[in-house]
Amino acid sequence: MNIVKEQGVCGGRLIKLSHDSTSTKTCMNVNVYLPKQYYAQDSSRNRPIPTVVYLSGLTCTPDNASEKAFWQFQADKYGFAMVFPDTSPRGDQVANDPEGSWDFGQGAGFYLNATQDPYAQHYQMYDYVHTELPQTLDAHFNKNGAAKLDFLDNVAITGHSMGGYGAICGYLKGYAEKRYKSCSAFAPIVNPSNIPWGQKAFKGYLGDERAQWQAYDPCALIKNVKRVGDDKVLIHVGDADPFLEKHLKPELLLEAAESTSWEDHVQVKIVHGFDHSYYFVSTFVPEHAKFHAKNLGLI
Ligand SMILES: N[C@@H](CCC(=O)N[C@@H](CSC=O)C(=O)NCC(=O)O)C(=O)O
Repeated sequence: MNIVKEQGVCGGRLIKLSHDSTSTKTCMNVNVYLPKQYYAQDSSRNRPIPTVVYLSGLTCTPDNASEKAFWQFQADKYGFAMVFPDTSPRGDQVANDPEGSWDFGQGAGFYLNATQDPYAQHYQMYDYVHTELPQTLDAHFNKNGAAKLDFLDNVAITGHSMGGYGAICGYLKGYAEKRYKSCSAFAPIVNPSNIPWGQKAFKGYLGDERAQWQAYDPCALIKNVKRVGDDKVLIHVGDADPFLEKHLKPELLLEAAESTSWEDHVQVKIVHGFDHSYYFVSTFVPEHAKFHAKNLGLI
């Protein structure tokens, strides 16, 4: 991994990194926030700092949330690190949207492993985000002796819009192996098979066969994943979100959860007067941070 830049922010540092990915076969950018606890000379801390992974939405790079979500204050408050991955492979060799739109292709990888040409060669974002990136970060940050940062075991996941979808999908797909301790989402796409953004993406990346889409659709996954203990998924959506009725439709996840072990364990909070922007995301980051801090054993 190459450190591109280090940026002082709040009580810690934002490390901007790039690395060659074996999953996407491209150079990938990622931002990591190390909280103030990472830099404290406190030898009494007896376990590594847990991580919260934030998956961004359509058109984003690792910088959008790093600059506008204000996670860093919360990371310092509770003592977790943040990982902000990119939203797709990028570069001249990477296939893009033939229509030239922003809702598919570069900046819009949907956090899945594409099976269709010409996307399959580079769009392997599921493997990248959930397996390769955490292992690469562990190898980079923990190479000098005892692990100070936990990218592999004590990890939570969250995200916004397409990234909220990616978080819920990754959480449910990795649930049996306890990949993530908790999951939350801001204005997520919840049923990509049945909304225009998702149908375009799934058709392009996974092909026309709708049966193949089920493996990446939270509304299908939730029916087949058995909840354990008191696990909950926390979701906020603004009632002034311009994408609410056409692309987000959070009620579909509640309907899918009915009569499953997740009934009453998917909490959708519709918040009045908020849109889809980072004004909305940053307003509710403190509530999501507290939710994850509890599940990561920090409070
Ligand atoms: N560029 C588009 C707007 C795209 C947009 O709203 N992207 C959202 C995520 S939408 C779902 O995944 C986003 O997070 N944008 C980045 C930001 O910093 O706000 C247009 O021009 O309309």
